[in-house]
Amino acid sequence: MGRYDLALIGFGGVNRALAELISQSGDRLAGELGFALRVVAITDLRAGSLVDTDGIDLTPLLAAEPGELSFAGLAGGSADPRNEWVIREVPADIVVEATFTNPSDGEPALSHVRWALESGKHVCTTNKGPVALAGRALKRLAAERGVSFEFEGSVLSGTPILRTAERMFGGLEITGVQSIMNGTSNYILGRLEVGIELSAAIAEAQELGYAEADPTADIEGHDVQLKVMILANEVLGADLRREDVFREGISAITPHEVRDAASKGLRWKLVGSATRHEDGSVDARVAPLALPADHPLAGISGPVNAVAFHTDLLGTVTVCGPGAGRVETAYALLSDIIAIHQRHADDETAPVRRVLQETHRV
Ligand SMILES: NC(=O)c1ccc[n+]([C@@H]2O[C@H](COP(=O)([O-])OP(=O)(O)OC[C@H]3O[C@@H](n4cnc5c(N)ncnc54)[C@H](O)[C@@H]3O)[C@@H](O)[C@H]2O)c1
Ligand SMILES: N[C@@H](CCO)C(=O)O
Repeated sequence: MGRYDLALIGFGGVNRALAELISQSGDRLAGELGFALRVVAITDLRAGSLVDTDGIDLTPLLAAEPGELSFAGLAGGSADPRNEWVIREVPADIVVEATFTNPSDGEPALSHVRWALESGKHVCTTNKGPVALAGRALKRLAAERGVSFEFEGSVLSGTPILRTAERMFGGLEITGVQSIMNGTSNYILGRLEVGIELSAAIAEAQELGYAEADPTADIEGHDVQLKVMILANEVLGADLRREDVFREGISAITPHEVRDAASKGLRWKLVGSATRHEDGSVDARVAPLALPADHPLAGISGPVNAVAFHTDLLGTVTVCGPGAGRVETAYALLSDIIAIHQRHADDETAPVRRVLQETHRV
């Protein structure tokens, strides 16, 4: 059986959940998917770096409390993350980038992705920064190097919204999108509706693993701004920059306003939208809206997200599903790895073929 060797960059909620999935369900997945997964390197700002090209034993790492994990002192371990060295030099097939999203310039994740692609490694990431701010250039670089750059989890977590649009909407003209794309703010608005204070609702979203490292990004709409850019660029053929997308978050909405709206049958939602005009230009914005009960997005609650696609032949098609969560987002990474396998399994140099050939020689 073939195998992909992974380098995990960032070992927080999402990449730990992927490691758990591999550790607990790797055999079942290998039987189903036809390839095995092995982690050969991990780097993290707090834990350091760990490399074992024969495969890292994940069990003791996953047993440790996340805040207490340190790779220093382990064989192949160091207190220093050594990101560039690990990404460029360790012989991994796929680099899995899940450090924090930086909405300003995408760093350091943008460099991580670039280093990996330059080194001829496939990349999958849940990090919105590199995709929104440099997606075109990174896709070009990936194509030049003959590798894949996959980022399904950057929008709607594990819900396959980008692949659904890319693969299932052939022949349709998509004229615009309206969406709820931030699980944290949607969860918080629901909690305000039932009388929970804003600070307590934010703490709950953090505990549940939905919030960004700095939850301001969720509350003030930066996160949705990046996601609208990704969706508009991928689905509407736009080339938006951050300054092109108007942004307003939910911080000015009071609990009283939320409850008052609910008593009138309205629900406040943080809505990201993009519209393509006849001349091909695309407008995009993020702003809170009080939606009437019959709006397709009004009933979307908690960390669930949804995108309503406006199309010429089908009218509005709404796709909804988890928009945040560690396990849900780890699934997005698995779906990216499957996509890489489907695209490259027949390449002469693909890991799966290589391992099969090596096994055959042995
Ligand atoms: N959690 C979700 O629901 C979710 C959903 C979709 C997308 N995402 C995105 O996925 C990424 C990871 O999310 P998470 O919930 O795991 O975040 P997290 O904050 O739990 O983990 C991020 C990890 O990256 C590490 N890190 C930060 N800077 C680093 C650096 N320079 N080098 C190495 N490691 C570094 C941190 O120490 C931390 O352990 C983020 O970009 C987030 O926006 C998260
Ligand atoms: N913080 C983000 C994670 C998913 O990108 C959210 O709440 O939607």
